[in-house]
Amino acid sequence: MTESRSLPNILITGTPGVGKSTLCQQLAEQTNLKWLEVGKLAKENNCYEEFDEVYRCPVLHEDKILDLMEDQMSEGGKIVDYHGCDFFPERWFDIIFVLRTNNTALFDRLSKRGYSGKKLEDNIECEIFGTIHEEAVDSYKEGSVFELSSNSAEEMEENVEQIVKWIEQWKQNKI
Ligand SMILES: Nc1ncnc2c1ncn2[C@@H]1O[C@H](COP(=O)(O)OP(=O)(O)O)[C@@H](O)[C@H]1O
Repeated sequence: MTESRSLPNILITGTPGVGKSTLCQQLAEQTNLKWLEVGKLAKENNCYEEFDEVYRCPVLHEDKILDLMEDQMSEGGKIVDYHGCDFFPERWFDIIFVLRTNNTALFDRLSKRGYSGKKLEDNIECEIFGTIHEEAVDSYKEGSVFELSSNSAEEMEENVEQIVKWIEQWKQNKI
């Protein structure tokens, strides 16, 4: 499948608040890859199956969203942004980045977003335990999952730079 893509597909994942959207927006501006926000796509196309009363949010209909994304992913050149990763097909991605943030910074960011109580605590715990990183390592090829520290604006800048370089390298290797 990779053979048929002229541009790579990248997955940016991590706990809510680690900086996925901020990073993806900058990558989309600096490269010719397209940012696919899974949460936004799901909302626009009503890809939900139920409402989670504890987290006060709808639950993603995974099969529906996968069907919706399949053609775009086959084209290549997509940056996918989602706070989970075990339900995407492994073949979709050339590389997976898991953003990580320390709990003090994450607590501030999520509180500002209006998270509180169990929702806030569970997300902080998810980050402390490295749950999404573990999910990524369990779901994708060895050597294709990388953690990036996302605690400060400087680190954000470094991460953008590093991924832009990786994309350039991928294109070079393709020629
Ligand atoms: N590396 C970072 N350093 C400082 N602030 C950040 C960083 N990454 C994200 N933020 C801030 O944290 C908040 C959440 O970022 P966002 O990109 O929406 O995270 P996510 O998409 O992972 O939920 C935003 O206000 C953003 O400006």
